[in-house]
Amino acid sequence: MASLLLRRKASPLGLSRLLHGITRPFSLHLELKNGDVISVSNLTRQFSSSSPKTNFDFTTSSSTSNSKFDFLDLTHPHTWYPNARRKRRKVILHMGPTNSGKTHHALKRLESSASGIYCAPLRLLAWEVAKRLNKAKVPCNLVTGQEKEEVDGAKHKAVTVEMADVTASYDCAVIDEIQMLGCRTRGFSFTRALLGISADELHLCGDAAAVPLIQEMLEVTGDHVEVQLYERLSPLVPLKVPLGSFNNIRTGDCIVSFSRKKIYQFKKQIENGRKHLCSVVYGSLPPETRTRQATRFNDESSEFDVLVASDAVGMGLNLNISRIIFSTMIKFDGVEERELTIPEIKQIAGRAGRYGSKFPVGEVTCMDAKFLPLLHSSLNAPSPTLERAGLFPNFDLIFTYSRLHPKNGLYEILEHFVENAKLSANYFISDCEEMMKVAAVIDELPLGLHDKYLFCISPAEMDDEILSQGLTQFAENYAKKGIVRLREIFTPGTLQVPKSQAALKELESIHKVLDLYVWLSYRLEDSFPDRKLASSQRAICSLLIEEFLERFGWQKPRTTMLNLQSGSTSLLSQRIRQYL
Ligand SMILES: Nc1ncnc2c1ncn2[C@@H]1O[C@H](COP(=O)(O)OP(=O)(O)OP(=O)(O)O)[C@@H](O)[C@H]1O
Ligand SMILES: [Mg+2]
Repeated sequence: MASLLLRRKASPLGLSRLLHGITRPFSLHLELKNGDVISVSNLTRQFSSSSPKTNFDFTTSSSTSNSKFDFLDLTHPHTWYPNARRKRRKVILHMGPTNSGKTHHALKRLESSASGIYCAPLRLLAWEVAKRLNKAKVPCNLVTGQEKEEVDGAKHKAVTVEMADVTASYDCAVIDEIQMLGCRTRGFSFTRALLGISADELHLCGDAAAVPLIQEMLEVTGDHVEVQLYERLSPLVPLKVPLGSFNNIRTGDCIVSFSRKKIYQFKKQIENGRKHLCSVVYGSLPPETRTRQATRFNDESSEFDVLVASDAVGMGLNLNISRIIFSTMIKFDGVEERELTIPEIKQIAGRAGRYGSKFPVGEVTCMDAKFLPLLHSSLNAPSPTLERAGLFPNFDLIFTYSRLHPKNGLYEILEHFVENAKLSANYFISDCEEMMKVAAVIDELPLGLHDKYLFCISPAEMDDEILSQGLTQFAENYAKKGIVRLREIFTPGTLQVPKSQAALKELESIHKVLDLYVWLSYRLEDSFPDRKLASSQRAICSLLIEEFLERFGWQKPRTTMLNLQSGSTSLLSQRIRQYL
């Protein structure tokens, strides 16, 4: 590996995109088993690199101070958010299929409000909405885990749902793709936003399958709930015949595959026919690369008129797709090979024929006839009702619990919560397996609980060996010296256009390591001082990845070692110079 100087192999671990609001100083309002509320107030934490120093001031609102707290009792999550509970919120559910104008209507309301927040499931959507509001002359900040762009006079912000602020108060708030409440790993962030955002009006956009659950969750909050149902704005036609062969591909088609290898194989096969060029979109591509690939596909004057994509295409990008073609209906979901679910099929298929695009009617089919029955039956079936929403204890609960069990590491604390938390019927405890994989590594280091927790909720995919090593080294250097210089593990100027699929994958991982550095720099500013360098190198990574994508196909990829000092005049070098 050219540019990451990694010292040792870390254990194979997985993805974590979990985030809770962390407030300091903070107060807790804990409900005792007997129903009394205990206020634990004026708690302050002074964070140092080694251990959090904490002052407690426990005060009880009744004479029951001898009662034993049950920190594992998560049956009243709505009480965790006193700001939101001070309001009787007007909650409007915009529910319907894809491409029915749900987000559009919610955003119209947001634009006309004096202050507001838009919560997106993905960075791409947060970017798009910030752009839309600013264009409409509504100054709007952008806040995601990895970027903060402030606009003068902004009273609005577009955020990724994990960054939703539950301490501020807004006139209007929007949570998009609210059915993600049911997501095994990220559902709890949607629950937190739903229960915790303090807004006069709260707009929820998503699949109607989430309506009964949301109504039940909000019964205890006293909010006023109303439901608006939407119909698709343009028709979606399931075809009776499969595509059969790539010879039948035409402009505006999007081939869906769930394997990265297949995506590149299909791109090559289609481009070898000499009629079409393909843009590609899949999850591990940098988000800015995904956006640029989508823009090129949408651009009528571009030669790239076909899209080859994974299910990353199902959400967050505005695409001019005429026809969706499922290359398969089987997907490996990290645990097993399984058929796509009804909501997944609908979400992906629904991307064809976007309202207002050049294709007023969407079509959908499969590569192989054997999948047509599943496609047709799924599109006709209602999505199964969502039964439960994700929930996870926030840092304050974990922290307070840890004071009672000082010998336990974060791994043991998390494990204990997962195994013993008490939940009401509408909730499930979020899958924190990936967080625990990080905790297993981080617990070995002399770090305070808050620092450990931060590493655990960082965007680390511990199954990605390079990223897992990057995270481990950042944490080790931070524990040892309290300051992490990027150059200790990364040599700027050594990045190059990948020669092979393997090199491309490696560059994608390096991009994620740099992204992780930027993420940490927003939370531990003094200890990760090289944000600017990390951001510019990250931008170079995505440009090099795009260069690979341009060359891949019927042109054989050439290799260019970027010599940025020698005054190379290539277009790529010129674009890269912008970041230096
Ligand atoms: N009333 C309208 N006037 C103009 N454009 C509209 C209107 N309603 C929707 N659109 C446009 O149609 C497209 C689809 O709308 P929108 O994104 O709101 O759908 P959605 O139901 O949120 O879809 P998804 O479930 O895929 O997120 C968008 O490009 C949007 O700007
Ligand atoms: Mg939408």
